[in-house]
Amino acid sequence: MATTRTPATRRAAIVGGNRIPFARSNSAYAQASNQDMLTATLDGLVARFGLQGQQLGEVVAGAVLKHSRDFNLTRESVLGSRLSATTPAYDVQQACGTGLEAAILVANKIALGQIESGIAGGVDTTSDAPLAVGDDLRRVLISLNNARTVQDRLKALARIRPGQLVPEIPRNAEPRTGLAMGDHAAITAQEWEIGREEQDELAVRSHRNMAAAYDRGFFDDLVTPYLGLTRDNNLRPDSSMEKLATLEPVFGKGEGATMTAGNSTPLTDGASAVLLASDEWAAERGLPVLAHVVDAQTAAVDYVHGGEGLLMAPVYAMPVMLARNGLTLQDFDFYEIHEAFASTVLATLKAWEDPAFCKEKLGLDAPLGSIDRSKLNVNGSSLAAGHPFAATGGRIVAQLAKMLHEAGPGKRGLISICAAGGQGVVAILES
Ligand SMILES: CC(=O)SCCNC(=O)CCNC(=O)[C@H](O)C(C)(C)COP(=O)(O)OP(=O)(O)OC[C@H]1O[C@@H](n2cnc3c(N)ncnc32)[C@H](O)[C@@H]1OP(=O)(O)O
Repeated sequence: MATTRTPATRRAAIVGGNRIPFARSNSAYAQASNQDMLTATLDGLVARFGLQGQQLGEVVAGAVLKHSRDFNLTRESVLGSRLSATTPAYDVQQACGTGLEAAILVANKIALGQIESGIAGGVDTTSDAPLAVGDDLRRVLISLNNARTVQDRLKALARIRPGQLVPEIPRNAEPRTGLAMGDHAAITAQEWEIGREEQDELAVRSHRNMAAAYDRGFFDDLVTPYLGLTRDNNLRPDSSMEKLATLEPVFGKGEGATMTAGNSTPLTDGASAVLLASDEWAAERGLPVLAHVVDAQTAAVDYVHGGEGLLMAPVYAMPVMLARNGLTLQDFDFYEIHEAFASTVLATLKAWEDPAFCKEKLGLDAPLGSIDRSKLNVNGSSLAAGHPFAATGGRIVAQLAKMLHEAGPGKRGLISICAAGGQGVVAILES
């Protein structure tokens, strides 16, 4: 009898990334669909790495907000792109962790030898958000569609009530609590006593770092112009503490409310994609290897019953991944912590520094400790770029891989992304 294969593992290589400039909701991409943006982003990657007509192992991407017509948005985007139509493709969705989760999935398949190459990505638009009708009207419309006789049609139409005609607009809120993610983050900010000034400082730094990175050409091979944009239109190089101090709180309640439009991510449209491969596949095509995917970990918290803050799951994922790799939180050259809200980044860092929290909640003998803040989000993050939910992971993976490559061999970077639903994804990349 033939023996089955026990796969050896290898590290997946990150060849490079591409994204379109991110656009604030209802601005430059108001008329673009998720499929338009993801297809353009894939084609940018095709152009950058000479993938015209090529069949890749898989393309894995997703969107948090999807129209029902986009039941396999990724496959449709591949069919619309210049990749070979024989490239398998499918959607994944892990809220704001989608792009990173897609990269982990592709990387793991490469690591196991199941595929040699693949693209991971994500896209989202809040400008073209799917509107739904309520359950009652939907049932009427389905029976109307199925009606065979004029009588049946009239019967179905007679069941329609004016109140049913109001569409259901997707809310940026947690279904189980009804609270906006910003309001959840505000509760955590108050629990961890995160001040307004430190949040604003983080926001100003993000804008300045990203603007400087654009100016020195860092994004030239990461961002492809699209629909008239060459840079993220949320980016404010002139961001200042003085201006941010004038903004009124938009999340949280009362005197302690500190979260404003300036230290929160805006609703954003955009797409990103990352090309991953085995070292051999890249070498055969003369393509670069910027970094490798080392490991990843997810976690979830019970924010529904008050067990933990909605966006604090990465705090729990981190020690598990560090322990598995024999690393400490300080063993990294770069930290990419998704800036959903400035307060979330600061609460995350504070939790890792807190001896009581690390002992009681994470079961650690000693706290994970502080990081060198000069290594945090050095080329800007979501507060500056904006945050098209599912596209943020791909932005971060491509950005970090390039930073590691520029820094030279043997450098290590950490990614931490909080996600709706009380989930989080963390990952390690190495050059
Ligand atoms: C896991 C996760 O990632 S969770 C995160 C998921 N994402 C979210 O929840 C999105 C959260 N964001 C939002 O809901 C919205 O963007 C809000 C509520 C924060 C703000 O919405 P809006 O009020 O429409 O913001 P808007 O863009 O108009 O900004 C308000 C003001 O702040 C100003 N502003 C915003 N950012 C800055 C800045 N960096 N510097 C200076 N001014 C700024 C704007 O210019 C505007 O001023 P104006 O009224 O004088 O024009």
